[in-house]
Amino acid sequence: MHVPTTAIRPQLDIRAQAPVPTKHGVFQMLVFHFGGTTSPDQGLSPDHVALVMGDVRGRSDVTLRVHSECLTSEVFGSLKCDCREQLEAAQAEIGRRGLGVVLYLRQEGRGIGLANKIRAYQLQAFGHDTVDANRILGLPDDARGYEPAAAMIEHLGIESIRLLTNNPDKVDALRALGVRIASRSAAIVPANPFSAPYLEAKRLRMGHVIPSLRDGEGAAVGDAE
Ligand SMILES: Nc1nc2c(ncn2[C@@H]2O[C@H](COP(=O)(O)OP(=O)(O)OP(=O)(O)O)[C@@H](O)[C@H]2O)c(=O)[nH]1
Ligand SMILES: [Zn+2]
Repeated sequence: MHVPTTAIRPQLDIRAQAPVPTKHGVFQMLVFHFGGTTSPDQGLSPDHVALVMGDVRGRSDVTLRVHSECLTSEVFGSLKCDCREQLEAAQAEIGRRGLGVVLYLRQEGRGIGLANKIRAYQLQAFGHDTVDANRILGLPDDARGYEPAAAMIEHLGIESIRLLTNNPDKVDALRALGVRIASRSAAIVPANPFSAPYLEAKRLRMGHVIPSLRDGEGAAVGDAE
């Protein structure tokens, strides 16, 4: 079926939408095109996705995850990071509540793109951490922008969100774009031997609110603020 393109604001278009059944329930999947952005390794702006469960329009405290693409873990099951399990936990929680949103942003490698992320992995294999590997490549620690997320939240008519994240910079960036964040809830994934250095670097070098490995690991998702 052809879905007409709907202009929402100057830069944002919905390209298509359909229900997608998952093991956590049926989500409405909306594909957005956001015309104003480019990523470092792609000339084109990729489409972003909103996975929506329930009637979120006009609602406050909507459980919402702003998730950044991670091909290595989400498709190939890489154990180097926590992305896949965070996504899974967010979908599971939304499924239990029957209401919530995952915004899936096509910002692979914190916005540096897949090839650069794999170059960074090569450096990490020689002992550099996630931040230093980016810097050796002459790339920013974090190249993401959250304008598409803010625009999608506005389009969905959500009043305020309960954001699932451990990243205070993500909270600040979304607030600066006008998103009302009623609360933040942790999205903690237990470490494994391959992800431990990555999680520790996020805690120590990027200010993420995650437990020190010496404190033992937390469970899945819990209220933080
Ligand atoms: N540059 C770089 N990106 C990585 C690396 N490992 C994972 N990523 C990307 O990091 C992004 C996820 O960011 P994270 O820093 O894990 O977490 P976050 O989204 O800032 O914070 P949370 O909301 O708490 O998950 C995804 O786009 C991954 O592809 C790495 O070693 N280097
Ligand atoms: Zn990842």
